[in-house]
Amino acid sequence: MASIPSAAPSGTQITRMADADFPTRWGQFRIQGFQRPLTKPNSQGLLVEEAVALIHGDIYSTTPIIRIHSQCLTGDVFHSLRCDCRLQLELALATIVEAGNGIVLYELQEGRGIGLMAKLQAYELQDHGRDTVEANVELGFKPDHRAFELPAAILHYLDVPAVRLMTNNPEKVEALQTHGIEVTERISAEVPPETTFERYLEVKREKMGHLLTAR
Ligand SMILES: Nc1nc2c(ncn2[C@@H]2O[C@H](COP(=O)(O)OP(=O)(O)OP(=O)(O)O)[C@@H](O)[C@H]2O)c(=O)[nH]1
Ligand SMILES: [Zn+2]
Repeated sequence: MASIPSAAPSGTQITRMADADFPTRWGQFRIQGFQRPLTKPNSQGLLVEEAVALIHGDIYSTTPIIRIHSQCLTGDVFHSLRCDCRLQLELALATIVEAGNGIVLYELQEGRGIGLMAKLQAYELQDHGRDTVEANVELGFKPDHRAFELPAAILHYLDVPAVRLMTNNPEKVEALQTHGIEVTERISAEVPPETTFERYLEVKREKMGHLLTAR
């Protein structure tokens, strides 16, 4: 299929690579693939960044619910209970379908942008007592490598200037606003905690400023 180049208002050149029907257990979506070139290699040495948009309902009828979900192979595919990712993804899909419209922007930023192999090495360090932040730093990474430019550019491309953002991470709200997307409301993405990821949530709350209930 021919790609449709588009310059987002932020100046980020992105390309919509595909647009197809996408039935899911939660309901009917469209799946769209997006790419943007990078001027220098990212933390994984790649010169292109990709993301997928799962679009449900008429996103122009009201301010849509948006979830920016970062790739977590271990959680999203294998249902890992080291983190809350999979449960958050399911919550987002269910909430969007219940609301009638919305978008899950799934960005391929495995391990908060450090990549899969480094994330597994971070797991190993965590097994030896480090928390998620300490493990990233010990491996030579920042605690979080994401900047959320591509999700913002996709929203511009789709002509969605304002969103209700489903997240516990204030940096996502700030990043969208910095890139010209208005966040009219933050919707909690908190899921019932499992003992296996209590510490993971505690570190997000205490070290990364996520808006999570203290236990
Ligand atoms: N580096 C690292 N990344 C992890 C680990 N566990 C999960 N992740 C990644 O964390 C990312 C999700 O980030 P979170 O901090 O859980 O949540 P968030 O997306 O910032 O915030 P919410 O919108 O509230 O979910 C995904 O890319 C996961 O792959 C880990 O142990 N180490
Ligand atoms: Zn995860």
